[in-house]
Amino acid sequence: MTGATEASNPKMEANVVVLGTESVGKSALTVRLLTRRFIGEYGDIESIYSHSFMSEGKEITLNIWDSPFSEDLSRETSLFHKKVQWADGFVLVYSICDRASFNTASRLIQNIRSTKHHHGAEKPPVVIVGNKRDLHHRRTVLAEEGQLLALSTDCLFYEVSAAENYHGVLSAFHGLMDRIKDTKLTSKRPLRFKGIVKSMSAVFARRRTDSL
Ligand SMILES: Nc1nc2c(ncn2[C@@H]2O[C@H](COP(=O)(O)OP(=O)(O)OP(=O)(O)O)[C@@H](O)[C@H]2O)c(=O)[nH]1
Repeated sequence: MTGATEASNPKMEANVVVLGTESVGKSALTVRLLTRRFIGEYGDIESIYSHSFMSEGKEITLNIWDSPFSEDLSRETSLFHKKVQWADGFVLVYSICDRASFNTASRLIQNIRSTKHHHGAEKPPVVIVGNKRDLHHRRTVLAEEGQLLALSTDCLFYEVSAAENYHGVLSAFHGLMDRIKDTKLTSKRPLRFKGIVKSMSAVFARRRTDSL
């Protein structure tokens, strides 16, 4: 995107995929961002949501794809592969009380990095989010381990509680958006949100809860 194009177009959209193993709080984080609320139970929802906010006089829209975890990370036909092609950035969630979810987050970063993108971006921005910070008495992953993983993989890192703190969640998503903005300014990737959401809905039979 050139400076002239950017000046004449005060709106910007980006696609974000939320990833992580079962029950780490992917839906809780997404719903917190969208509604500011924590509702406790979320079900297995596969959906793309949209969240708009103003940043430096620009309207930014995040299209957020939240889905249950799938082990199928390899084949080109897999849902994981489709997500990587669709995404401008990732929110990679683990639970600070679940060591296995942290190990999987680390593996997911390697998989994201090693999947070739159609649009040529070498390193899509990733924010690593250690969730359930309110359960610190059950912690099995130190904050320093999350920080170290982020440093070694050039990711952002936040520890948050979807249950107790809206602002931490907001910072994590907005921090990712800032990184995506930087990437898009140097990328030739066209923005094509509406068409993609339509086709994704058709392919994956999008479901939404009425309560959102
Ligand atoms: N204490 C606490 N519980 C949380 C937090 N975030 C989510 N939970 C709980 O963790 C459970 C799983 O949350 P979900 O948001 O459904 O997790 P998910 O990663 O979307 O799960 P799947 O869709 O099954 O992959 C629910 O019982 C939530 O209430 C948090 O920050 N603190």
